[in-house]
Amino acid sequence: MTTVLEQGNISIHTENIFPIIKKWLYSDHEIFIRELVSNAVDAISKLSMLSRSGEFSGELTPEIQLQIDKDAKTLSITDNGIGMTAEEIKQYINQVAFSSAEEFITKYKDSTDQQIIGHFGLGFYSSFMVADRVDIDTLSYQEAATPVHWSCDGTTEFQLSESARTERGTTITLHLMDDEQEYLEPGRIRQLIKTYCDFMPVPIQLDGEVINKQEAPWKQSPSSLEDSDYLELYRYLYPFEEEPLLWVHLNTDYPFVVNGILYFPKLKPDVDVNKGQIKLFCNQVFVSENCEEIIPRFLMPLRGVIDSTDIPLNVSRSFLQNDRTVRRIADYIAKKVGDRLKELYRDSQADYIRCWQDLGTFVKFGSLNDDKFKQQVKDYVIFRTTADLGQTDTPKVEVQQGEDDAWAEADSPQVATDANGAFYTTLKDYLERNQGKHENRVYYATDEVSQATYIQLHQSQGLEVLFMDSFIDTHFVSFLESEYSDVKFLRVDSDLDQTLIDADKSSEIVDSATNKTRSEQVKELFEKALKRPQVTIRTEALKANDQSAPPAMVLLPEEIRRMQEMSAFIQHQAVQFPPNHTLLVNTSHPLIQNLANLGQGAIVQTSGEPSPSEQLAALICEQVYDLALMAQKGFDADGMKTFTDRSTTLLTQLTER
Ligand SMILES: Nc1ncnc2c1ncn2[C@@H]1O[C@H](COP(=O)(O)OP(=O)(O)OP(=O)(O)O)[C@@H](O)[C@H]1O
Repeated sequence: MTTVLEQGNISIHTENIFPIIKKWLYSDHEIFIRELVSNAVDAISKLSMLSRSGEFSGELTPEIQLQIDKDAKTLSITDNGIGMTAEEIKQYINQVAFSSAEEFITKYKDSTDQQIIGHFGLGFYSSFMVADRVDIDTLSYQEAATPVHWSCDGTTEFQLSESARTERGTTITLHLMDDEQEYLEPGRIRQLIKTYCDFMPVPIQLDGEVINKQEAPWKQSPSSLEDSDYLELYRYLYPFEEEPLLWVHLNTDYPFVVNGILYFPKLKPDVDVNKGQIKLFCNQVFVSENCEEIIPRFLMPLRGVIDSTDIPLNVSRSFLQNDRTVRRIADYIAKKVGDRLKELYRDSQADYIRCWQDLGTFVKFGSLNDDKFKQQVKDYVIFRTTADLGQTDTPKVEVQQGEDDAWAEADSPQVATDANGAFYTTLKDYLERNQGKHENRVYYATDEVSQATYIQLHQSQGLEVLFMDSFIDTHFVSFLESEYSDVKFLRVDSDLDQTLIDADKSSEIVDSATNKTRSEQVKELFEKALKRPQVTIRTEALKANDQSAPPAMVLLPEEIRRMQEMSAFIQHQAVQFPPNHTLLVNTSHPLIQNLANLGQGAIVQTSGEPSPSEQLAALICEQVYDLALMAQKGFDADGMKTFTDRSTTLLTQLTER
């Protein structure tokens, strides 16, 4: 017969907090397992601390057992930790557990914010979310301790009696409610342990099998880990994802405790920068699937784990965002990420370039959003360039050594390239390198294919073009302009540099019959043929050492194009090709010269109806314009049809001669 040691009332103010818990935490019942297993781990840790300090000399093989009894409808959690005496039960369970639960509920019962991080703080009492009766059987580690049994049905009444338990430790038995029978399914329990308790440092057994991973690499020192350990964790956490590009190991004890490993994933074009993917842990206990309030927004696409006991968890998310420690932790994380990028840039330019496609987006997004981060990484923003930096007369890549600001030449004179052999440069180096040629002007391209003609033209005259072709670059160019206020950023198709124009050819022959220069004749010819007042015709003799200059090019003035891009962005529309643009006709090109001759003949001869050569010249003008548009992707469906129809007409006419 069991001897009832004590029967009594738990002195809490709310008569029955149970219904409130049920109602309020309805969707999160499952967290009881995290709370109870955490208590079990704590009990084991306390015992090993006593063992280390010599206060306990018994055997110590940490272990937690989960047991499901489908007939009795119970789930029990057994640990071989410190155990409790009757006095401790009264103190810790009757007072601490209940009063902290009461405090928690009082604080949040009227709260409309359902987003309390992880519902931490409910502790032992959370078992009443799923059980209508909870039993504790426990035997303290203390010598000659009496085993105790405690039972409570979620009201304020409890019963304390002697227990038959012979082994040190504690068993919590939950008599599951009828609508909580899912916790009798081993599969469900395994899933919950994997979610919440996978990295807890004690083996958790179910049906004779250890079901948690235990090792939390982020708690280990970085020097004890190999690349393969980091990759293994990544694959474990994100099994269906591509390998990460690189990682950052966070580990600090002061002024706050933060451990973690953050991975830079390969960015997918559809990446949602508003959705966090970093898992939040508190002392190896899983808390939340994301840390959106803790990490800076620009680092949201990173993955991995942050584990900190200094992040308040029983608070609302909005409170968390404004918490001073949390803000300092966020700054620390951003700084560590910046340091890692700097380190990679310094130690392995080739790897840095290899990852740049993806890293660049983080860096640029971060620079746009966070001033401190911008300062930290500004010297590591690189751009693919058309320049051949491998040539011996170009300056070698300089690499910053250590923390001081001394610059030294890289050990290896080999300049790193990407897999296609392209070189990369910082803006600072670009400006320095081109000082003599085009001071404070940066030529850039946003699309290598459609701007190929323009890029080639620049290249042929030794002008260096940078590629700013990632989706974030539209914003980044404006940002760079505000940062480098005396530098002009010009897309290759916005205008032409004077070096591309053959100044010698500007003094042209004047036609004695019309008293017009060749350029004026060409301009007139095009204006008449195109009949598009929005298109400005400009004639220039382009330099073409290698015939790379086309007969005509469409130029989109930088400001007009940017305004258009901006309004399309604001209205969430695709960028339309601006109707106001310039057609630059290259009077050096043989085609234009032939056309001028053809047109000139027509102007002299015609009166009234256009002559056949006048008609032909007009058709060719339109064709030249369309070809220039085509190079710029400026065609819509109608334009394409007109172009093919005209091509046919033109070919027919030419073959008739
Ligand atoms: N398995 C156990 N073995 C020994 N002591 C336990 C066990 N479970 C609970 N206790 C004691 O009961 C106390 C109250 O537990 P409870 O889970 O409510 O709060 P907590 O663990 O102190 O904090 P938290 O609210 O963060 O969980 C614990 O501090 C501990 O002293």
